[in-house]
Amino acid sequence: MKKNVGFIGWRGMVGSVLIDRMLEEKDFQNINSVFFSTSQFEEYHYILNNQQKERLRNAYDIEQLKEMDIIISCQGSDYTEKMYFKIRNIGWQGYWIDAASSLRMNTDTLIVLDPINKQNIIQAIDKGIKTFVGGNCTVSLMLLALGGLFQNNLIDWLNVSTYQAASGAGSAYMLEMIQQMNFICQSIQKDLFTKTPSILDIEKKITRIFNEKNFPKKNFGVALTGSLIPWIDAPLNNQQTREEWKIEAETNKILNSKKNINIDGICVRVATLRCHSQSFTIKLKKDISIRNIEELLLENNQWVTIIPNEEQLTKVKLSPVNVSGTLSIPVGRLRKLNLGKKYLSIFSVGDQLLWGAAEPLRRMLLLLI
Ligand SMILES: NC(=O)C1=CN([C@@H]2O[C@H](COP(=O)(O)OP(=O)(O)OC[C@H]3O[C@@H](n4cnc5c(N)ncnc54)[C@H](OP(=O)(O)O)[C@@H]3O)[C@@H](O)[C@H]2O)C=CC1
Ligand SMILES: N[C@@H](CC(=O)OP(=O)(O)O)C(=O)O
Repeated sequence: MKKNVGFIGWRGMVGSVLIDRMLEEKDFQNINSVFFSTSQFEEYHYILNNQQKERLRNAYDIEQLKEMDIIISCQGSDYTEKMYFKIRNIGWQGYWIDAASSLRMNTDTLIVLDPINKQNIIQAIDKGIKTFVGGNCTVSLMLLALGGLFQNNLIDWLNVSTYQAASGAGSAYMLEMIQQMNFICQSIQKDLFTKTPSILDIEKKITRIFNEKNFPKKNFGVALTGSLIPWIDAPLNNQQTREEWKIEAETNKILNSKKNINIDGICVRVATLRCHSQSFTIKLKKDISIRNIEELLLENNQWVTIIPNEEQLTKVKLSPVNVSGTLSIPVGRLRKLNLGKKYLSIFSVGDQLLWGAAEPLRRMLLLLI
């Protein structure tokens, strides 16, 4: 019998990407889908096709939620914290699949990224685990890119610098980044198209614009367009941000590491749309050749592609513009550092809404239906 699957957060960015992927793969044929909303319940919306509207249920109504065999939430941590324990406390035994971070480190929760930890997922299902959460986007993208090194136990330690897209902060932030672009362009339009534009005058004008009262920065608080923000998520007592802390904590949980792999880094927001990029400095446990490393990365999963360390290919292929909207994980700028033969540098890009958020949830659902 088909399972009843309840979707919460389906009209947000992550949720819409999930629905699109499920439509693309015809996954809805294999489930009874039910759509919930925190704000538009009892309204009718076209979701799966333009012929039939779906009636939206109330995402805060436990009676309706408990009819589901599986609930997928892309609504965010506030919703999860409000509803997850409520529904578990009434004895609901269904599967809860979530994109938000709040349940990730719980002992009765598995972080899912099946190309990397399918074995653990299957074991967890067999053991009766009922809560499965997608990993942090940079963590999932890093594990796919470097899976071959992690799974062959080749990493002694790893340092990462991220270049995270505005989408990771949410739709309001992404919109604000584009509004900032628009504000700048409108303010300097005349200067750009004079016969002899003075670039330094334009630069001074833009720098002034960043501090204008009307410059759109309600969400970010500062300019992202034309700038960057080396801070993501909340501060922790140890000087890391929470986003930086997640990298080591979630990676080791996903890999179920017997011995903790040391990972640290700095997470930076940049003015890109929906792809996170990452620069890795890796101390290997032994000296292996670049060719060997490339083979291991490619063998690990079908989404990794190796971009040769050449100027033109790197510019075209190893970029957010090229990866946006795809499941591809290009890995490039692979070279040994001058620090020594065990020191490796790698750069990678991935779509933050696909592999970084929606796709691991979709694939988890497939394992349950
Ligand atoms: N694993 C990861 O790396 C990532 C996880 N996430 C998680 O997913 C959560 C959701 O993120 P995201 O999808 O970016 O959030 P969005 O802001 O795009 O959407 C969240 C909810 O806001 C409501 N909403 C209100 N107005 C609108 C509107 N105009 N358009 C669409 N939705 C609207 C919808 O709920 P309703 O229909 O009920 O009103 C929607 O489900 C995050 O809070 C985070 O926890 C996000 C990114 C990456
Ligand atoms: N924090 C990530 C996106 C995200 O939602 O992560 P998490 O699911 O770990 O809260 C970013 O800003 O790019």
